[in-house]
Amino acid sequence: MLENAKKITVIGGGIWGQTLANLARRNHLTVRVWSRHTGEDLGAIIADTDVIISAVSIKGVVPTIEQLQQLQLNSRIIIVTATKGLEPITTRTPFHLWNQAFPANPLVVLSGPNLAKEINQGLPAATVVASYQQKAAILLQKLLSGESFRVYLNSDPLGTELGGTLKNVMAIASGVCDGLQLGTNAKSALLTRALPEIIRVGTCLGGCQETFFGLSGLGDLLATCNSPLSRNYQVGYQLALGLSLPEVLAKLEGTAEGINTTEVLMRIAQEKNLYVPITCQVDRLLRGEISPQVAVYELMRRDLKAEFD
Ligand SMILES: NC(=O)C1=CN([C@@H]2O[C@H](COP(=O)(O)OP(=O)(O)OC[C@H]3O[C@@H](n4cnc5c(N)ncnc54)[C@H](OP(=O)(O)O)[C@@H]3O)[C@@H](O)[C@H]2O)C=CC1
Ligand SMILES: O=C(CO)COP(=O)(O)O
Repeated sequence: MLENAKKITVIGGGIWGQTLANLARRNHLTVRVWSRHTGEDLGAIIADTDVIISAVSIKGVVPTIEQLQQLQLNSRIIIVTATKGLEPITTRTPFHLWNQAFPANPLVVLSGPNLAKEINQGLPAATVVASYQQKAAILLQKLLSGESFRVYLNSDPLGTELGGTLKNVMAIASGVCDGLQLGTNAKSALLTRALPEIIRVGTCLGGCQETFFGLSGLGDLLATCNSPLSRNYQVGYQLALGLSLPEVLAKLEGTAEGINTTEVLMRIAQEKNLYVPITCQVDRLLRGEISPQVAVYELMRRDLKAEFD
């Protein structure tokens, strides 16, 4: 099969990069993982590559782009971004940053309810590949789909990316909810109210409303807010147990993007005058300004309103 001849380079040797590499290897593709720590020559690795998958955390996106810019990337190479975060200086999403740096390359966003540890165990999962260049998304769909990994197409890369990014803030709130043992009613209320908050921000930043009801929006919200495997959920959960943020981070394996996303999102919300009550309480909690209990109290005591305002 033609797709099997494709060569893939995964940039980022964290758990998500390794997982995506494993998925491609299961389909007998030639896959190389490049990490800052291996000392390998990135230029040599990408010389004959067909696809670059960036699976670095948000703080790695700009350095990675700058490094690739020095290598004169061939414009036929498809770039896939799998990062879920907002760049702190520009407040832009990875899609914007990659698109600005490599406007001639096909660009695909990969995002969905994808807890890496479950995928590595071979448990069934689904994800979304979204692009304005449909041919590139279709190729990625073929390259990564398998018996236990189902890949859907979408033509809204921004909405797909923002769903995966914004739910990390809600996962922190959800961890608090479970850590404080607030019960099933509270959790249902939180997740249900989280979705319109995500949609308010996500549509303002250019995503399509429909996308947020799909796998990369509601799907990822449910996965991340309900699983102790989520690092963002763990941040909220451990804060609710009384640990300080530095104590939580000292114990955490890997990156919890929601911490940075909350801070960036608050700036965006202030600038664009967006109502983000859950994010606001998560932000105050992460800054150490309030306790988890006060965050809950503040959310409950807000002015009464109509459900669909
Ligand atoms: N884990 C998961 O289940 C999922 C994670 N994601 C997203 O994927 C991204 C990576 O997550 P994950 O692999 O879990 O995170 P990890 O903490 O395991 O790995 C961090 C990754 O970011 C890279 N990185 C960090 N700082 C820099 C830098 N300054 N320059 C270059 N690269 C850097 C690291 O590169 P290096 O290898 O060179 O150290 C490493 O690959 C995040 O945005 C996350 O939200 C998306 C879906 C699922
Ligand atoms: O994005 C994820 C699952 O879809 C991973 O969540 P965490 O980054 O919170 O572990």
